Amino acid sequence: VGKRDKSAPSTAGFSYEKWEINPSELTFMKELGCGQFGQVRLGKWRAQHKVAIKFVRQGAMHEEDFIEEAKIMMKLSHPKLVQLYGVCSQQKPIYIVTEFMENGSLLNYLQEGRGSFDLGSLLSISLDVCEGMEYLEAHGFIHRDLASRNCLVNDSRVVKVSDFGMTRFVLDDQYTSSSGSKFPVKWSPPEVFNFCRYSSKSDVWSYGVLMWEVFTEGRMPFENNPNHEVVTLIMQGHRLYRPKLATPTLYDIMQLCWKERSEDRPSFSSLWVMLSDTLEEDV
Ligand SMILES: CS(=O)(=O)c1ccc(C(=O)Nc2cccc(-c3cn4ccnc4c(Nc4ccc(C(=O)N5CCOCC5)cc4)n3)c2)cc1
Repeated sequence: VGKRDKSAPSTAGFSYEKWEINPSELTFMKELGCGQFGQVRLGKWRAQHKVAIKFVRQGAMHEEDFIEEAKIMMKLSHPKLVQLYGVCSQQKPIYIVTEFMENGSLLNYLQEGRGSFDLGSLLSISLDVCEGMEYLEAHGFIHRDLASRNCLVNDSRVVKVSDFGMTRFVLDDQYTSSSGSKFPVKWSPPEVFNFCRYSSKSDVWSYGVLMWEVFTEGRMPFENNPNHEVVTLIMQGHRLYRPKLATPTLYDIMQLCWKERSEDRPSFSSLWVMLSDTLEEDV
C-alpha cells in the first residue's frame, strides 16, 4: 500500500486492498438519517477518527459496479468534496465510509438558519460548492444529482459536495427513470429530463438551481408545480424567479446556468470567476 495521508483511515491491514476498510476497526454511534441507500450513522475509525458510515440496504445498489467505481472515487480529493475513505465490502450489508460533516445537509442548514444569513455567507456557500464542482469538471467527473440536499456542512461551516456520481448505482427506478416520482426534474436541464444526456454542463444547470436554493434559504424550486408541469414550464422558456436576497448580478449568473443549449452555459471555472467578481461589487 502506498504512502497514505495519516488523517484518513488507511487499511494498513495486510489483508485489505487500499479501498477496503477493516470493519472491526469501526465503532458505530448515533444515526444521522436515512438516504437513498439506507441508514447513515456517525462512527469512529480506530477509536478516534469520526466518520460517516452508510449501510447499503440489500437491493438498493449495484454493489459490484460501485466497488469498481470506488477505486476511482477514492482518488478524487479536494477540500470542497466530501472525502470517500473506503468501503467494507467483504460482508453484507456493505459499508461506505466517508469524512464526517457535523452540520448535516446544506438544505437543512439553510432552512434551520433562515433569516440569519447575510449576502457574504450565502455567496461563500455558493463559492464552496462551485470550487468542488470545478474540481470534478476538471477531472471529467459528472455529479448527476447536484442539489443542496446532496451537499453537507462541517463544524467550520464549510460546505462540501457529496454523493457525486452515486446515482449510477441506484437500483430504485422511481429515482433513476426521468418519469419516476423521485427523479430530480426541478434540478435537471431539458437534455437530461428528455434524453438523459448528462455532462458537466448539465451539472451547471443544477448548480444554478442550487444557487436559487441558497439565496431563498432552502425553498423548494417551483414549489406549487408537480414535476410534469415543470417540464412544460421549462420547455416553454419559464425559469425560477429572482430570490429577494440575490442581487441582479447574481440572478444574471443563475440565468446563464439555465441557458437552454448546454454549450451556451458557463463552465464551473468561469462561474467561479464571475461569482468571485461579485464579492467586490456586493460589499
Ligand atoms: C445522490 S444519491 O445517490 O441518490 C444519494 C444521496 C444521499 C444519500 C445519503 O446517504 N444521504 C444521507 C442521509 C442522511 C445523512 C447523511 C449524512 C452523510 N454524511 C457524510 C458525512 N457526514 C454526513 C452526515 N452528517 C450529518 C447528518 C445529520 C446531522 C444531524 O443530525 N443534524 C441535526 C442537528 O443539526 C445538525 C444536523 C449531523 C450530521 N449525514 C446522508 C445516498 C445516496
